Amino acid sequence: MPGNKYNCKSLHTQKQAELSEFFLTDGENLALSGDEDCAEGVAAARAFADGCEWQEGQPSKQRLLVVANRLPVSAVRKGEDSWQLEISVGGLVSALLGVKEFDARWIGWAGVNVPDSVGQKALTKALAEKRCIPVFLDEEIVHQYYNGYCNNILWPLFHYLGLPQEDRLATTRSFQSQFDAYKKANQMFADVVNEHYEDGDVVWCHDYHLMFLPKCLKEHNSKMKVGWFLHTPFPSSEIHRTLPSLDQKLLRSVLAADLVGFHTYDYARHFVSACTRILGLEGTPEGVEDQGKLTRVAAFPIGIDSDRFIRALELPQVQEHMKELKERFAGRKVMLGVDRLDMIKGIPQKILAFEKFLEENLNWRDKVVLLQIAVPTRTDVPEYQKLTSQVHEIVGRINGRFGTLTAVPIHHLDRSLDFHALCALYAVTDVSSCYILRDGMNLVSYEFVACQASKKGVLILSEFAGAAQSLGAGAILVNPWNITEVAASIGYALNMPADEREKRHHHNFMHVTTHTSQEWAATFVSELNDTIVEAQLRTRQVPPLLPIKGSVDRYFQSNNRLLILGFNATLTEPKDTLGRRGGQIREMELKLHPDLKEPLKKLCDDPKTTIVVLSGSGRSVLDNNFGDYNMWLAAENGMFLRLTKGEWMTTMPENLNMDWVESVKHVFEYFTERTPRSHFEVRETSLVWNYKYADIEFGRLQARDLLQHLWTGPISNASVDVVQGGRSVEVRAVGLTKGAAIDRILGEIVHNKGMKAPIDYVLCIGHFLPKDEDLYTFFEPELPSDPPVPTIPRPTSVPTPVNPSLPKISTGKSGSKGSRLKKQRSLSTLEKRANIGIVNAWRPTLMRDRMSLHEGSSVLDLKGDNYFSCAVGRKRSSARYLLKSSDDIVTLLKELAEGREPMPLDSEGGAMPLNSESGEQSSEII
Ligand SMILES: O=P(O)(O)OC[C@H]1O[C@H](O[C@H]2O[C@H](CO)[C@@H](O)[C@H](O)[C@H]2O)[C@H](O)[C@@H](O)[C@@H]1O
Ligand SMILES: O=c1ccn([C@@H]2O[C@H](COP(=O)(O)OP(=O)(O)O)[C@@H](O)[C@H]2O)c(=O)[nH]1
Repeated sequence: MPGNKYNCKSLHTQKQAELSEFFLTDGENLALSGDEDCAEGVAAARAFADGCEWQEGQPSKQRLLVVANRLPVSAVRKGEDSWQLEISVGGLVSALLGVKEFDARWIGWAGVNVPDSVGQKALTKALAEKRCIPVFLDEEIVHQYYNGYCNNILWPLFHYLGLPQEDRLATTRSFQSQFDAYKKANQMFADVVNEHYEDGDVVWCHDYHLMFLPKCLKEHNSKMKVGWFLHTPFPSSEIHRTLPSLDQKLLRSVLAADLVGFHTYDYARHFVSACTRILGLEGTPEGVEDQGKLTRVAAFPIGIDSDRFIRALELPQVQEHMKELKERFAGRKVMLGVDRLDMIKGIPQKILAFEKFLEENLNWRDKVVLLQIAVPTRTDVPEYQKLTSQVHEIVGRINGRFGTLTAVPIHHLDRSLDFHALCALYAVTDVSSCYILRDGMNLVSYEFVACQASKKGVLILSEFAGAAQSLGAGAILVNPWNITEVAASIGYALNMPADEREKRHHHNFMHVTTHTSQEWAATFVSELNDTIVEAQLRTRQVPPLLPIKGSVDRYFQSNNRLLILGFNATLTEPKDTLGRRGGQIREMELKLHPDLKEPLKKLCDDPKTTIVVLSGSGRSVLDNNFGDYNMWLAAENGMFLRLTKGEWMTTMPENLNMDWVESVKHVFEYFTERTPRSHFEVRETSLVWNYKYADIEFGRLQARDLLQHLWTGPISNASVDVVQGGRSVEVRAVGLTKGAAIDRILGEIVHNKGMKAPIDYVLCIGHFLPKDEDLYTFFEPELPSDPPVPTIPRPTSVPTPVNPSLPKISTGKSGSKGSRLKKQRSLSTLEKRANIGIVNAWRPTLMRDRMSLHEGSSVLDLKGDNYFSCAVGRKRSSARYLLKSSDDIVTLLKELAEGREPMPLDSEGGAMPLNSESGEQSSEII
């Protein structure tokens, strides 16, 4: 059976005894044997199972479903329906055995293939008594998912060892087939979780084996509280992106979790950075945001159950063992390595460094011994098999070279030790050698420290182990690749004076005994609970999704509709479809979404519909994309207006002060030169520095710096607004917002069309900068007491330098037409309620004091509900509704263009209320 060979064959009677206690009394199913005198080890090993006893009479413990690839026990079949359970070994199991605060169940693979239902039933029953629930994976899945995708692809990649060459995987083991098996296995885990999940449970998924699990779980039940913790390093995004084209899916799946945890801040930072750089999402100090959904990301450094080790040292059998070891190695200093026989543990490098030390220090040759416990692991993976032979060869060579008839310098064991033997070994060690190439944390270094209260030995620790962040000050940190440096460190450690050893040990001991595995688990789960509460609060502030059906129905019930559409990220293709090489030049030009061409054409030709594309883009961009349609184009945030049949005219206030342009341009030039793939646009009324194609993190830093330059220099006294976008900085003349412009645009449209009937439907969609969201609120009725909406400031005395030749929109006698439009729109309390989504039929009396068209009727008659403002791809907005992406706009405009029959009116002649199924009141995060 392929699977873990970590400990099964090498368990001692002591471990068996722990298990017989741990797994209580099922004589039928369990075939265990062991000593009676191992109370200490037993107490520790039963920690996980203890949950059920604690439950009696204590109903308040939260249920915790721990989901990990491996159960804390591996099963060995003893008969058709009889199983022996052996405790699994590894950092993850060790740490989670310390989790006692919860009513916990563990879901995972028992490390064995059980094809028959009799065997499955018996094993399920045996495991159930230990609060373990099996996921049955067949041999082929284990081969492709565990040996293949997990241990041959993700494991080396996450530890910076690179990907294997795909042709070495053979045809049946391509990346794709292994990835498919990985997904399938994750779904199998999800199915078992779903089956056992109860409302309120916390589901804690562990490690790189289960990166798909959060998504599978949330798809099944979005209310499930899901946390995911990675026990390995998370590599730099540059490494992560080499995962062939599948990486985005993995990252996205993990992001479905509510809380994502790592051992160190560096790993968390790498993860956020991968999400920002590869997925283009927004990284914040809290985590990663994707359209309003925040996935909390944080560091939760794991610990050990230190008391368990400290107590074990007092046990007579451990003392006895220590005595034997001391006698055995009397007169020699003991160096110790305890590792799974894994490439990441750097065992060959460790042994070579020891060889170099012996080479250079003749006097130490018979005075020091290296004990290396190399626990066999993942023995079905060829790379691990190769490593075993390589290590044997080096050990043999060095022992041959430096050994004598009575002693060898290296004692190498291909097996695991039981807990008490391990504690004794840790306690008699002088120098612990943890020069791992990469390790998520490395609990062995913690365990060594816990057992060194009297000896105060030295820890040599790789700077690439997560533990270096916590034990770095007390340990001697080394680069394991630098064999010369490691050899020198061995000498330094062996010769270290007692007072220095004491100081260093004290520092580490304090850390290990205060940052325990119990505390780690409790912190993670409590953070997960808090995250859910915060997410619920945040959700309430997010506008609901646009009720498509309702908005379409009302469109067809209306006779004079106005559609105001943004361009960038509204009518263009969604950026996700550009893939992660989104920085390429060909994508720099904004292009109308191809699927929108037809519906847009139909809508433009509908005499009852007026369409305005209102964009920050310049005139030529709008000309190129919309020149063939019959619509209004409003370029540069509405500063220029054109009916596509006519000429451009400007809505700009006269004598606009643009003195600041040249000096702002200099600053933009400076930063463009120094920020690869950034660029800037000089528009007629604004300047935009854009870094959306630049390295996102560098771009953000540069933007911050650029703003400082601007504020302290060119714009310190200028009448400008600085508008920060997601990846841009725009400087524009003060007050030139889309909301201010629409006032005048609308006036022009009404005038141009000679409109007789009021506009009775407005759909306004855009991915606007916060400053331009005043467009959404423009159409919201105001309370009489509300302050007036800011309008363009009076033109200054300096004449505007731009396009003096363009025709001006006439502003009429008593101010602009727009100002007059605004004036008549006062709001009753009832209308205000309509703004927050309360269905509101038409009330003619409330429209009485609105501005008149030529014959005295109102320009806007939206009946309270016939106004749909939608922010695209935003999480928070002053729009009434949200849309996820321009794909949704395709759906919406297609429906509008189809031209179906209007929905019937209600008995009073008003529009029917919006459908509740439409999501109008729902606060679902998109
Ligand atoms: O289950 P296996 O394939 O036999 O491997 C054993 C475990 O190895 C890895 O352990 C990691 O977790 C430790 C605790 O957080 C950490 O200290 C260590 O640095 C990691 O390598 C693996 O992540 C586990 O899933 C395996 O069970
Ligand atoms: O003979 C052995 C060797 C190791 N371990 C345990 O295996 C774990 C190894 O965890 P670590 O974080 O150092 O590395 P991992 O193996 O998880 O990568 C530690 O808790 C050790 O006590 C064990 O029980 N018996």
